[in-house]
Amino acid sequence: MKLNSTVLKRIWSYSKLVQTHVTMNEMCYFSSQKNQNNLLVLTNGSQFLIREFKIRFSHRIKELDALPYGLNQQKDIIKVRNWYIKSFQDLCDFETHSIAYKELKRVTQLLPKSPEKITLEENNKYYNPTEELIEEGRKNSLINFNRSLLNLFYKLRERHQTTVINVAKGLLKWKTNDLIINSNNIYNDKNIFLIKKHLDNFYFHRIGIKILLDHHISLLETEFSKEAIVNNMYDYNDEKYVGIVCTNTDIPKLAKQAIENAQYIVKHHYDLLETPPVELILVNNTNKVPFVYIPAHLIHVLFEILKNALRAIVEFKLSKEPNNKYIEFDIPNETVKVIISYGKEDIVLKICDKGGGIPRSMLKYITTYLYTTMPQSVQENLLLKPPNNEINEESLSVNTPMAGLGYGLALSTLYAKYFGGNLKVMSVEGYGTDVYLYLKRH
Ligand SMILES: Nc1ncnc2c1ncn2[C@@H]1O[C@H](COP(=O)(O)OP(=O)(O)OP(=O)(O)O)[C@@H](O)[C@H]1O
Repeated sequence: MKLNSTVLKRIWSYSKLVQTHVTMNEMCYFSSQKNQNNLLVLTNGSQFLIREFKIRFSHRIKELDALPYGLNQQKDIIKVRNWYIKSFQDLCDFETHSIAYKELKRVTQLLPKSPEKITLEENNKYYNPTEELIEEGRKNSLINFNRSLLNLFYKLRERHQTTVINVAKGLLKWKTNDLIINSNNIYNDKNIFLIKKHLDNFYFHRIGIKILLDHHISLLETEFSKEAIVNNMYDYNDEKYVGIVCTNTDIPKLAKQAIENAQYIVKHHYDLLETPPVELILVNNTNKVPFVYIPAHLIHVLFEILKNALRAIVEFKLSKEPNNKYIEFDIPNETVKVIISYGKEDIVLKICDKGGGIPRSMLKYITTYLYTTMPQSVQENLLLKPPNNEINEESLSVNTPMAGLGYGLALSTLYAKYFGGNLKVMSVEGYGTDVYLYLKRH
């Protein structure tokens, strides 16, 4: 990718700016607004995001550049870095060339002349409406601006969709090359944990970008479909969702969905007639305070944990009875338990399996992005799959591969931590594994 020095200078200067933290409450601010203000609130959110994404993309570029031990030179990682540069440029171009944006600036006083000059203080709120009502004439400009930004956001989302698989590819190639070629073996404990630190940081912030992008796309889509729906006299009202956030998350319902997905994948992967059963147990279910969360995150994390638990049980059993697809599961001993406890501070989910556990010496590696017990041939095969089969960490499709990259627990931990929760794994070797998922009440 050819880069001119002006773009690089710009990226460099943006990378010195601090990202603005956006809380779940701020993301839900939109819901408390009266209808006539929606468009204005959204427009302010849109303008905030143009600048915020430029800051965040420039940070990601720097982080990928800083990956150690030659990892930053891997072709697939450079590809991901170049996507961020392209997206940064697209946002700059939108500001400079978009007719809809120029028109918005002309008809409103919402923006200072140069958006580059907005200080952090002026811009530290995701939504900060400055006017009560919008005149009809302005309204069209606001709609056009948001519609063209929505198209740009679709483009950005599509471009970055396969980030995880590409970084994983780079990491796997790096690991394989080092093990085969490099005599001083840089693939050692100290370096593994340094790489984990870099990747945790990169992925953690990528989750933040993805949340803001998906949320804003969802808000804009709702706003535009609402217009269409109102015109058709259709009754639109689903107050439980604000963008991608659910203000009253039904955890058992999501857990059931994750169980079904995980069982389906395991059944097909091992070509079984049945899968180990999963029991859902609710305790302390008296705390009725609604739980605000992003359901897609919860379902994905539970799916990853359950997939591991079911896989462990099946493989533990197959190790004793190889090639037996007619295996029957012993209900008292081989049921995975999902216990949900509604605490005051946290909602805690404990997922217990008797799948033989993980050796103590290996536990420290399970979230390093470099540990999996799937054979290397499976991993390489995964990476060769065509794009429509690619692993998307948010995808819940039954085409999702069984396992192989060693990313499931590492990314799930980051998802849990993103909103103040956590994920911990405890294991009894030769017996089974307990995973604790903590979800912080906000
Ligand atoms: N419940 C469990 N019982 C036994 N081993 C487990 C369990 N959970 C995780 N592991 C071990 O930890 C490894 C890493 O798990 P992780 O979910 O991060 O990646 P993966 O399942 O190998 O691949 P993927 O990235 O596709 O999820 C697994 O390969 C497995 O060896």
